[in-house]
Amino acid sequence: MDGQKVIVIGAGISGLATVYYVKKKRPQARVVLLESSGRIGGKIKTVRRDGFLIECGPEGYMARKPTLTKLIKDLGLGDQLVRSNTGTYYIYVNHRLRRMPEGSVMGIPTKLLPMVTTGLISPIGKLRAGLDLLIPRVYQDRDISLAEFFGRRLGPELVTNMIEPLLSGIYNGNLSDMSLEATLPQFAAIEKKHRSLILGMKHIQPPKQAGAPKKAEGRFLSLSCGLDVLTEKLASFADDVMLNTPVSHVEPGKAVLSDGTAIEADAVILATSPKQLGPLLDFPEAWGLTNDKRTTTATVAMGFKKASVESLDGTGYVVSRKEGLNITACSWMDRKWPYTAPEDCALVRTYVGTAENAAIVEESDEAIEEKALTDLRKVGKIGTPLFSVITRQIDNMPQYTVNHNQRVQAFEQALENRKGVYACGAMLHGVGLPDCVDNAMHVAEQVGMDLKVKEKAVIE
Ligand SMILES: Cc1cc2nc3c(=O)[nH]c(=O)nc-3n(C[C@H](O)[C@H](O)[C@H](O)COP(=O)(O)OP(=O)(O)OC[C@H]3O[C@@H](n4cnc5c(N)ncnc54)[C@H](O)[C@@H]3O)c2cc1C
Ligand SMILES: CC1=C(CCC(=O)O)c2cc3nc(cc4[nH]c(cc5[nH]c(cc1n2)c(C)c5CCC(=O)O)c(CCC(=O)O)c4C)C(CCC(=O)O)=C3C
Repeated sequence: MDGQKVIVIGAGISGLATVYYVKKKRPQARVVLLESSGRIGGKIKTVRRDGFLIECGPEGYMARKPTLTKLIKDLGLGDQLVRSNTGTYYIYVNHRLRRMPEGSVMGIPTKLLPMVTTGLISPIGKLRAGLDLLIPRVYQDRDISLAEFFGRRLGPELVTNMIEPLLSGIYNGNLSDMSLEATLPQFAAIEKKHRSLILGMKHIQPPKQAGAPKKAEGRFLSLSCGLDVLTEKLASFADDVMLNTPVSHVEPGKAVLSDGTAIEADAVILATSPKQLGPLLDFPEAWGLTNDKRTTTATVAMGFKKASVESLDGTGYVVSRKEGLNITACSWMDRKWPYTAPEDCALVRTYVGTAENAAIVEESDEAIEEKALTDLRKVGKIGTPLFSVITRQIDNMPQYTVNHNQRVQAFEQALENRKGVYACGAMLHGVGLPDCVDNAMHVAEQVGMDLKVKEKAVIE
């Protein structure tokens, strides 16, 4: 009998996917999942209430990244997969909502014509963006911030009005801190090849699928049964799930719990939140990742009677920082995902908390709701909510600052010297759910191979 044992620390999508893939590779191994909180899912959290289905963390994932879709199908949940309703969204800038120009990828315009006609930036801003055709390469194989890269290529107005509002939301930080190489390497590559972004842009336009419908299609996929069905299903592959079990230290061959108990294992996989790597592993390269910046944010989901909410064609809007609002963005969830609200109701999800404005997240639910509503009403008509569900991520959102990839590489090299200890998670190779699953699969494969070698060594 195979007595091998694997410990996975952290029951977010990264840890859960690792459990699944390790079990798939080594069905005989005993996999134990340790989670500090009282629930499975990490940032994925689904609340069902009064006929609403409320995603409190991620609401879905990018359809063009295939691994998670394959995982969902393998788990038998393929019939629950749904595509978001429409691709358009808006930017709130200069006190009004304007449609994001068609053909933008990650908030960055990739088509010239919609850019020339957009009201989002002034004629001078457009001329400045056109200088991109002339100026030499900015990226010189040395990581720089997104603000420097896009600012120098396309000018400050385009950055403030178009690029920053979406990217600072997706990657939880300031463009002046954020790493070009870790967040948008494809744009560095375009510049390297074509020098001008505008000239190179046609190469990054989303590929047109043959026979694809003309109608705007959403870029996201989700599960109509709620994302927690995925996390619960993944957790069921563990031989043992221990909730309310914080790990305080990891060494080759064991995990030490906060009460001092040591659990021995052939492999220990860390899939925790970003701030835990340093304390758990306690070597300089792990602290290097832990000491990087993190943000504090919250989602505020509110149910309404449909008649009391005005929403345009599209999925929601992001807010330019210069508007000085507390909310950073807003999603019309029932527009995007019709199953999330009863027929006569609307589900609106707004976001608060930035690198500069973390304090709001620490306020009471009532205060956050009031401030959020005040801002929402500056943008559009909105009535009195039936309820609100506020979910905080305190100091828990990883930021990829300049030289992130170098820190990750140093960390992973150092980890190789700690036999039987592995790490994966959103703080390493991408924050999107499919990125987390890719990383988990990769680590599980390594674990599977190492366990096989170890088993052979024992037999011989
Ligand atoms: C509001 C919001 C919206 C988002 N939107 C999207 C989106 O639309 N699309 C997308 O792809 N991604 C989105 N994301 C990002 C995505 O949700 C996360 O990057 C991803 O869920 C992170 O998963 P993880 O498993 O790496 O970490 P986490 O989910 O943070 O899980 C880590 C787990 O480790 C546990 N843990 C920590 N310390 C210990 C310890 N010492 N011992 C034991 N357990 C420990 C934690 O309790 C937690 O359960 C969004 C995130 C948020 C918050
Ligand atoms: C944390 C977070 C917030 C909260 C914001 C905050 O706290 O301020 C948020 C809000 C929003 N995100 C929005 C739109 C988009 N988000 C995208 C993609 C992604 N978001 C992510 C995270 C977040 N998103 C992630 C991890 C990805 C995948 C990246 C990848 O896997 O690489 C993409 C695809 C990009 C492309 O390819 O063009 C779009 C178009 C809109 C607009 C209206 C709407 O649709 O609701 C809003 C309010």
